[in-house]
Amino acid sequence: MGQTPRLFVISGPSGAGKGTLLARVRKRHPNLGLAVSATTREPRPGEVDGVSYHFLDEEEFSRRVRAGEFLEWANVHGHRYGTLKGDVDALLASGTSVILEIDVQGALNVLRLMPDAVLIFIEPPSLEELERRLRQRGTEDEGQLRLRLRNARSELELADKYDERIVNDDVDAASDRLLQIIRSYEG
Ligand SMILES: Nc1nc2c(ncn2[C@@H]2O[C@H](COP(=O)(O)OP(=O)(O)O)[C@@H](O)[C@H]2O)c(=O)[nH]1
Ligand SMILES: Nc1ncnc2c1ncn2[C@@H]1O[C@H](COP(=O)(O)OP(=O)(O)O)[C@@H](O)[C@H]1O
Repeated sequence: MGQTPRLFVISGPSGAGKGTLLARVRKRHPNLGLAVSATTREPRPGEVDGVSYHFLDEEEFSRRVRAGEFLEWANVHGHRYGTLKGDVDALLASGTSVILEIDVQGALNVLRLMPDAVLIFIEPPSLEELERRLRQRGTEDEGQLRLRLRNARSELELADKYDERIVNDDVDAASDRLLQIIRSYEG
């Protein structure tokens, strides 16, 4: 309806609130296509294969890498994650904007391949609050939690490479801002 479909890439440290903000924004903008990534990590309770992620074993992930099925893939927090080219192409061809929720390495790779992509970084208000949120989510064991907090520092250093940054302090304000940014690029 007069809008230009765009490719949006959302990144941010584990626990910053990417999933929370995307779920809220998609309710208010149902035309946004979310590409489902593939991963070798184990599903969390409640995650559905093919909806949250395509959960693949190492062998199947490697087979798809060799078959050239990934637009990009990266090692993140000790597991492999990748964007399936076919999914992104199909969504873009259907004329809707597409969102990829991927890590900083993936985002910069996508930008090289698709220079019109809009990169949006979600920041936590502080590292202390990030830890509190990750602990409260309760989906990671202590080792994974420590690894994710360690990686958060280097991820935050790349935030200035993004077109837009949102501090997810108040969840309503942050989701309003994310929707506003998306609408502004769609024109
Ligand atoms: N490069 C890349 N990163 C991904 C992809 N899918 C997810 N990620 C990233 O992998 C990281 C871990 O994701 P996940 O295990 O779901 O944990 P969460 O960030 O705590 O929700 C996050 O930074 C995701 O954005 C992908 O297809 N490619
Ligand atoms: N603005 C916020 N204030 C307080 N808690 C939040 C906020 N945004 C998200 N959370 C909570 O923090 C945890 C991590 O959020 P999540 O969306 O899973 O992060 P990510 O997808 O970036 O790893 C979840 O338990 C979520 O409910």
